[in-house]
Amino acid sequence: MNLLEVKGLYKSYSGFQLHDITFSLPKGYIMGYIGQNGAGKTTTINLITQLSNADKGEVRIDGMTYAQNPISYKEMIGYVGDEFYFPKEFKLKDIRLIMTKFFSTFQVDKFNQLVEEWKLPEKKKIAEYSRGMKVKLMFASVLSRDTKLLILDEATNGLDPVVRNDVLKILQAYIEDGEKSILFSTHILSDLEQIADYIIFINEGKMQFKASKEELIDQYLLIKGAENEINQSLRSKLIGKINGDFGFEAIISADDATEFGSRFVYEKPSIDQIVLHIIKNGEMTYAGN
Ligand SMILES: Nc1ncnc2c1ncn2[C@@H]1O[C@H](COP(=O)(O)OP(=O)(O)OP(=O)(O)O)[C@@H](O)[C@H]1O
Repeated sequence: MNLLEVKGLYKSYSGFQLHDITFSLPKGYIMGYIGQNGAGKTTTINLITQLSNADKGEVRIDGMTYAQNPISYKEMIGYVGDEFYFPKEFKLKDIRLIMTKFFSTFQVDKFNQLVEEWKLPEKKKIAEYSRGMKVKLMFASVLSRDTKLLILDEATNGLDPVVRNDVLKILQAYIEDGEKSILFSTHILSDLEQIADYIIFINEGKMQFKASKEELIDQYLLIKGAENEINQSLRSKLIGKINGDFGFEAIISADDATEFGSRFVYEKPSIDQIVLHIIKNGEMTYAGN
């Protein structure tokens, strides 16, 4: 059963078009939404959260469109971005008030429990919080509501490894009951390596690939070797070749490994390496297409 269904989304700005974004995210799973700066990630997220209207296309959360029931639709979404959205002069008591006023499902007990667990200071103004504290506060406020879809837009930016790890644990706990899902846009691909089930890669407003993380990693091999060992036929199979002092590095489709033979060194690539070489290739070759 899909929690999020995105069908044929289009949005045009001067000099940019988001083109036919279509995907679905099943309940209980985490999807990484990745792409270079300006690829259209935030634009897609804004269309899902209804911060802006699509030119064309449809979004359903748990089967419901925004038009069917705007309040229920918004209640289902928890959003954490890289910018803090509460006023900086607020203290925790003000956030309790505003959340209670705006969200019918806000549970103050749950909020207090998270705030205590994460040692967020009661008396300090938000302006005096560290970046990690602010991120945890945003998570505390969304996790205290009865949401079904958590949308993260660069939410783990600028966090130290310990806090980032805490946040990743929070995300894993969020989907544990198999009823909720997470759409996670980030440039920190090692985070996705750790927790994402599916990856979507967009470039210049168009989807380049969608695949499960395992599919993606199984599909490719990282290959290293000496330049003079590659003939014309092998060269055409290298994706995003990078030359270094000690030879070249690229990725290849795992199916091509036997043709390359034992003169080369092979490694299992990380998501980061796959994306880097695909981008380097320019033509966005994806073995799954
Ligand atoms: N409100 C807007 N008005 C005009 N152009 C916009 C607007 N919002 C986004 N754009 C343009 O849409 C394109 C995609 O922007 P978007 O913020 O979706 O990229 P992104 O993938 O989230 O990038 P980043 O990784 O840098 O955050 C950019 O060219 C941007 O200038």
